[in-house]
Amino acid sequence: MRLLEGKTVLVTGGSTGIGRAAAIGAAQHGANVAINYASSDDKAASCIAEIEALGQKGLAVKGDVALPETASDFVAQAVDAFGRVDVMVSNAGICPFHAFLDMPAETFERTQRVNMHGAYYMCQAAARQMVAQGDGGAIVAVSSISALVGGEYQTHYTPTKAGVHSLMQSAAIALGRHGIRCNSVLPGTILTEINKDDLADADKRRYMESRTPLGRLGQPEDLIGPIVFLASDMAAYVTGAALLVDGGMFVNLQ
Ligand SMILES: NC(=O)C1=CN([C@@H]2O[C@H](COP(=O)(O)OP(=O)(O)OC[C@H]3O[C@@H](n4cnc5c(N)ncnc54)[C@H](O)[C@@H]3O)[C@@H](O)[C@H]2O)C=CC1
Ligand SMILES: C[C@H](O)[C@@H]1OC(=O)[C@H](O)[C@@H]1O
Repeated sequence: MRLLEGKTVLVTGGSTGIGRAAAIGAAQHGANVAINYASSDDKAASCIAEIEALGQKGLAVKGDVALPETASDFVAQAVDAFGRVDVMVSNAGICPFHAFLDMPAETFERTQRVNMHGAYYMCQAAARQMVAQGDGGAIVAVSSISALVGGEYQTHYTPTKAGVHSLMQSAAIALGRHGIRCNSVLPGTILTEINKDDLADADKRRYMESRTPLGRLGQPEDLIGPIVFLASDMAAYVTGAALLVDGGMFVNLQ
């Protein structure tokens, strides 16, 4: 069953990792897909090629999500290309691991701006378009298990993920009257560029695997089902929800 047939789906940070999987997953489910991307034209082009090979339309728009104008530009270009916006997947994020006591102010501030401000501006720009269209929509934010638990080298990062989770809860209230649903996914440890260096430490990787009841770390494709479901009409009565996608890591205390 194709759950997003005929819809227009926007994905931030869509050229790699979870965002790329979400973009391609949306195309597999019948959507036309616009991706925002930060830097690599080649990776963005190869993602669009995969979307088009599935018979869907694709659009790549470069821009730094930390800037408010990137969000309005992304939405405007998607509307120019596809006529409307049905779904925003707010996914772009960074996690430059660093100790708390000597955290450089610029690392802290950049992490806030990309992860938190970026999500805010993107969700707001998409919501404005959906309200103008007048027939609802869906926003899915990629938060994290880190919204619920801490990380020694993530004191700048985990508050942004808690913030994104909270943003979806408040936006669900603000936008419910417009038929716009707002939910988040909370991935556990997923093997992507963001943690490649961290998990190059074999002991750390084994430890994270051992914390996961399903016995393996996640792949970006593990997020396709949860994101597509929340974006789709199957989730028509789901808003303000947060869905852990972590192989059971969060509940595994002892
Ligand atoms: N990999 C993991 O274990 C987990 C990841 N997440 C979240 O998933 C999201 C995606 O990350 P991953 O796919 O894991 O890693 P990734 O590094 O492959 O993806 C992040 C994407 O965001 C883009 N990006 C970064 N800064 C940007 C900016 N200023 N403007 C536009 N795009 C920007 C990157 O270019 C990249 O495509 C992030 O928000 C991350 O916090 C959440 C929980 C776990
Ligand atoms: C980047 C980390 O490996 C990853 O990011 C998250 O949000 C997860 O909690 C992991 O710590």
